[in-house]
Amino acid sequence: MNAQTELKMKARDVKVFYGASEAIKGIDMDVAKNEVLAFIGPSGCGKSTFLRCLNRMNDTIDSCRVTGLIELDGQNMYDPRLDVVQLRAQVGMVFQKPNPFPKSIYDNIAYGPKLHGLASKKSDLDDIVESSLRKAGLWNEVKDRLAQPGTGLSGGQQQRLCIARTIAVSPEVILMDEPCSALDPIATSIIEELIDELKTNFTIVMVTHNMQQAARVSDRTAFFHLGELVEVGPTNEVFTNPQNKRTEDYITGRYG
Ligand SMILES: Nc1ncnc2c1ncn2[C@@H]1O[C@H](COP(=O)(O)OP(=O)(O)OP(=O)(O)O)[C@@H](O)[C@H]1O
Repeated sequence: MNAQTELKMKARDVKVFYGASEAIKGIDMDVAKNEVLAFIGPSGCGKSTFLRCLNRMNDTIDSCRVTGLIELDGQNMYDPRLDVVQLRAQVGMVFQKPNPFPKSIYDNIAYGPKLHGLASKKSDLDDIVESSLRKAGLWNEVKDRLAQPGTGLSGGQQQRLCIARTIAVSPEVILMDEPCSALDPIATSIIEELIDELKTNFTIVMVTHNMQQAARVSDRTAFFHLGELVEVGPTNEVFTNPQNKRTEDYITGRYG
């Protein structure tokens, strides 16, 4: 991060344990406002575990314990007084496999704003549904069938519906855990273009197995290995001039 960028999230000495096993070994990381930050690294290195720390999703795993500091806009995200539901609206998450609710397209989007009391009138809710679907690049494809089930859409459309659902509660940060891994190349490129547009309004942190994808969509890339953050920097530098031998070995395909 350079001096001009505004800090959105800050992690210091974050460790994650599953029972006695230490999956994340003391990570420090800054996330800048309106950047796309990609996490790469071999399977099992802790990318998803660390991503889940950023909206306290690990709270839902019984054996999991998180220590260290994580702040969002200077506020400790692990403050026990914090409303976790509210927090997960501020830091939304899109998963690997599209997981629309078994509801209509409209209700998939309207559910969150209703829960959080973001719309008092039906017309306000209609506006949120339309603007969220527009931001997710799905409006034109679904505007005439909002009452139909979300599960009836194609995989790529379902993933954009899930992104629209996340956007609908006005998050500041969107976490994406391999958002394209279940999609074909065309749907993937649509989501990649969308990520590029979304960073105007949101900060995006994504896990990807696909190094080309990290290179295409992210501003900065973080390379994880064995629970450590080995290196983080501007994506073009990490890929063309990695500072660490382990990063170089990974991106040149020597392991992973
Ligand atoms: N719910 C869990 N219970 C116990 N151990 C877990 C759990 N989830 C992850 N782990 C362990 O934590 C370590 C990090 O896993 P994690 O899924 O975060 O890695 P990853 O880099 O995202 O992997 P992948 O790329 O394969 O998704 C691994 O050793 C994994 O086995």
